[in-house]
Amino acid sequence: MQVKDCLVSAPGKTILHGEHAVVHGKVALAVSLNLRTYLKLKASSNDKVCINLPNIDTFHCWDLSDLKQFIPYINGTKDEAQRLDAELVRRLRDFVGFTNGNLNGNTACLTFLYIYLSVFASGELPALTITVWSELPTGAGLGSSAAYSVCLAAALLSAAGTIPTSLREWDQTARWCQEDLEHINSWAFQGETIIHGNPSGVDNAVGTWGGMLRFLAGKIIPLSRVPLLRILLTNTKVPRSTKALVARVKDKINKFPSIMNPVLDSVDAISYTCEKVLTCEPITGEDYSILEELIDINQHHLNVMGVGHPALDTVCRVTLAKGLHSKLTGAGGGGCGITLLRPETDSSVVQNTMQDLKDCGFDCWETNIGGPGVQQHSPSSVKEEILEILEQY
Ligand SMILES: Nc1ncnc2c1ncn2[C@@H]1O[C@H](COP(=O)(O)OP(=O)(O)O)[C@@H](O)[C@H]1O
Ligand SMILES: C[C@@](O)(CCOP(=O)(O)O)CC(=O)O
Ligand SMILES: [Mg+2]
Repeated sequence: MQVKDCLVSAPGKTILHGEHAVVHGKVALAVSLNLRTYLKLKASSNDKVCINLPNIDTFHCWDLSDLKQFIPYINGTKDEAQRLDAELVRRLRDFVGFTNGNLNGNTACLTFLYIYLSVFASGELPALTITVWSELPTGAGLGSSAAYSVCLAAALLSAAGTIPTSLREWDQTARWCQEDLEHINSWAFQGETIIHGNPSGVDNAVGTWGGMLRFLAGKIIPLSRVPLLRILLTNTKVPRSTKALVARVKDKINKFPSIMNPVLDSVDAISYTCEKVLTCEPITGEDYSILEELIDINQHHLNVMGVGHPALDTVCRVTLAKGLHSKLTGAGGGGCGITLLRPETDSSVVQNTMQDLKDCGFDCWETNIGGPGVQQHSPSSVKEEILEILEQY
């Protein structure tokens, strides 16, 4: 079976409020970034399935004949993503071999193989090569796992013919219809389940639809009438794993339910209050003071949940010295923080703050938020340096 080549991308995200609480049924407000993950899928004629993941230094090829052994273990119709098939995951985990210390790479391979086998299970397995390159730091709270899963789902469903490859010759980019996006999102959620253990689904929803959205128990509400926020992103470069942090919070809730549940309720109220402020135009200086206070309160709550880190405390302290308010974003435990800038914040204040953060050894940049969700690309619509990386393999 020969598949059609394709090129897709999906954005990363930042969570304004509600990380962790969203896993336990509370509201989260999240917005897509202008940093994207790109995936190129190419048909091959060598009876091999290959994956190139240069961001995490992971490169693998499998023989089609070895992969065919899993087909009998794939249950039911795979047109629709159902609950994660734990037995298939277990078998694939043994096959990938989690003993060589490359946990990130192994998890990424497992996620790819699971979606690949599932979407092609009812037909013939095709030989193909997938290459992924991301502008996002991996494992830093900006939803790189979701952008990866969304790209995998979009490209593999396209290659399987489950969703159309509707890019016409003269198009630069194209998006899918709502129904196809829902399909992509549900497979991306399976990918996130392999990577995160127990994801809320907010990250893959942003990767799929883009823009700003409110997420509550699987329900996605786009927030289109919100002002463009100026946000500084700081990567402390402290490595951490979302899976471990989500599990840590769950343990704490189980251990101290009467102490932790009010904290989650308070985070929920913060998200509601933030949404109310953001959707009441125009936003005044007083509103910005409220937004700043909400950031401070939530950061304390996240510390109470046990997902803070001294490096994140440093981000908060350094920015507050310039009158700016910060919180961690994503799973915490290291990774990235966000700092809210007011529309009138002087560029010299921004530059000085960024320099202070860089002097601490952090990466720091002012970001553009609200990038489009998952897209198909013609090669000419992808930045040359990214295309060059993808074409190397
Ligand atoms: N560009 C990429 N290439 C390969 N795998 C990736 C890429 N981006 C993310 N991943 C997968 O996602 C994992 C990181 O996910 P996670 O801990 O949730 O952090 P993040 O906050 O970036 O989503 C990596 O270990 C890897 O398995
Ligand atoms: C902590 C959490 O709320 C967000 C995790 O985001 P990230 O993987 O750190 O980018 C988990 C989730 O919602 O699935
Ligand atoms: Mg993640």
